[in-house]
Amino acid sequence: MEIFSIQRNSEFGRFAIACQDLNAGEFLSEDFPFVIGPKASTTCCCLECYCPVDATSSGSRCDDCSWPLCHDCRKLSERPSHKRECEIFKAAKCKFYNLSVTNAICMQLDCITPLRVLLEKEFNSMRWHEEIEPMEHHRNERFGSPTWNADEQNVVGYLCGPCKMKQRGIDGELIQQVIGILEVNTFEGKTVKSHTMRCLYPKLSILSHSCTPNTTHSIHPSYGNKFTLRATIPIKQGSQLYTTYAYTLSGTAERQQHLKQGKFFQCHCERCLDPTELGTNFSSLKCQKCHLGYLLASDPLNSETIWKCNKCECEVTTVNIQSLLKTLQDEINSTRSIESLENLLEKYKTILHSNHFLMISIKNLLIDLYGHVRGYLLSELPESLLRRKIQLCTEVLQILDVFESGKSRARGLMLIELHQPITLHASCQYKLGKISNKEYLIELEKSQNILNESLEILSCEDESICQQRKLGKLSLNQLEKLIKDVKENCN
Ligand SMILES: C[S@@+](CC[C@H](N)C(=O)[O-])C[C@H]1O[C@@H](n2cnc3c(N)ncnc32)[C@H](O)[C@@H]1O
Repeated sequence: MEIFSIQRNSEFGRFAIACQDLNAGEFLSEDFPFVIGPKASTTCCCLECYCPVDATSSGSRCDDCSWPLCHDCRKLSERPSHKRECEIFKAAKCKFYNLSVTNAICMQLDCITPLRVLLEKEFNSMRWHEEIEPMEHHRNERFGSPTWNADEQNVVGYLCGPCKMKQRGIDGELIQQVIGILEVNTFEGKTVKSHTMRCLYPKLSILSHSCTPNTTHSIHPSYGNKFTLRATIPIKQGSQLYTTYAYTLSGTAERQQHLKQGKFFQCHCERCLDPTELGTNFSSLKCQKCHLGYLLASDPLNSETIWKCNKCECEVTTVNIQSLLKTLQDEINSTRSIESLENLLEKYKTILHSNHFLMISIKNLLIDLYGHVRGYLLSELPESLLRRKIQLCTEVLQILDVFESGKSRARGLMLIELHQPITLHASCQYKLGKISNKEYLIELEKSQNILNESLEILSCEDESICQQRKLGKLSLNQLEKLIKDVKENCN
C-alpha cells in the first residue's frame, strides 16, 4: 500500500496526502536524483565534485573541454556528472572564459544544471515525461522578470547558439521550463567533502511547504545522493505532508519574502497568519512607548503592514521596524566573541522579545561557541558557563519544539549540544561534593536519554556529512561506561 497519494488543487498544485496514520520517525519515501549540478549564481567550482576552483587562467580545467575541473577530478577516468556536457562543449568548441578575479560569481556555470536536465531527458525520456515535465515552473510569474531576461541571454542564448542545442530539437521555451523547474523544485545537498550542489528529486519536490513542517528529509552523498523522507510527528491519514522551503528560524516577513521571490507563492500556514507566530513572539518587538506591551504585525502577510502594540495605542510602520532590525542584524554580523554576543543579548532585551528571531540567532551563535572554541572548550568551562550553555540550548529547543517539533534534524542536533554540558555539569557538582552519588546518576541518565533520543533522530543522517552523529556515538560509549562506574559505586 502506498504511504502517500498525490492530489491536486488550485492553491497548492500537486501535493501529498498520507494514506494511513503515520508515526513520528516513520519512513515515507526515498529516491535518487534526476540530476545534480552546481547552484545558480555560484562562484567557480569543479563540475564533478563542486569544490571551489580558481576562476582565473590559473584555475584547474578539464583537459578535454577546458571547463573547470579540480586537480583530483581531472585525473579520474570516469566523470559521471561532467561526461555528457564535456562531449557537447568539446564538439561545439565552447570554451570556458576565464574571469579576472578568483571568486566572483561565475554566470557561465548557470547553464550546467539545465544542460544536464536536457541531456538526461534524452537519455531517460520516460522519467522526464512522468516525473519532470509535470513539475511546477511558474512560467507566467517568471516570464519577463529580470531573472528570466538574464537567463534568456546567458543560458538560452548560449545553449541554443554556441552549444548548438537547437539542432537536437531543444528550444528556448523548453530551456526556460527547465530553468523554472530547477528554481522552484531543487534541494540543496552537500558532497562528502561538504561542497554545496543542487539536486532535483521529483518525488520529494511534490511536498508542499509549511513553516511548521511535519516531515524531514536527509540527502546521502555516500549512497548516490539518495534522499530519504520521514515523518517528524504523528500524521493522521488524510493529512497533507509538508516539508519546509524556508529557514524555520527566520521571522514571518523574511520567510514570506523568500517564498515569494524564490518559489512564487504566499504561505498561508497557521504560523504565518498568526502575528505571535504560534504564541512564540518570534517577530515581536518591545513597545518603546509603554515599555509593557509588544509590537506585532497587524497583518503579517502584508509587507507594508502596521505594527501595533498589544498594550497601548502605539503604532510603527514596517519601514521603521525593518530599518531597526537591519541595524541590529548588521551589529550581530560584525560581532564574533562570546563576551560581545552576550552583551548584545543584554542590550537587545529592551528592544526585542526574548524569543525574537534575532535573539534566537544570537543564542544559536553562542551555542556554537561555548564548548567549541579555544578558551571555552567544554573541559575548560566553569560550572556557571556549563549552566549557561544548558540554558541557551533549552531556550532554543523550546522554539524548535513549536516550529520543528518531533524527530526533526534541528532538534536532534540541539539535543546533542545539550547532553554534553549536562554530563559535565553533573560531574563538576559531584566532584565538588555538591550532589550525592544517586543525584549524579539521575543527571547522567538524563543526559543519556537526551543523547539516545538525538542519536535515534540522527540515525537517518549520512555519517559522512553529519559529524555530530559520529561524535554522539563516541559520547554514548563514554557515558555508558561512566554510568556503569557510578552504579557500582552506589552499590
Ligand atoms: C516544489 S513545488 C511543489 C509541487 C507543486 N505543487 C507541483 O504541482 O509540482 C513548489 C510549488 O508548489 C506550490 N506550493 C507549495 N507549497 C505551497 C503552499 N504552502 N501554499 C501555496 N502553494 C504552495 C507553489 O506553487 C510552489 O512554487
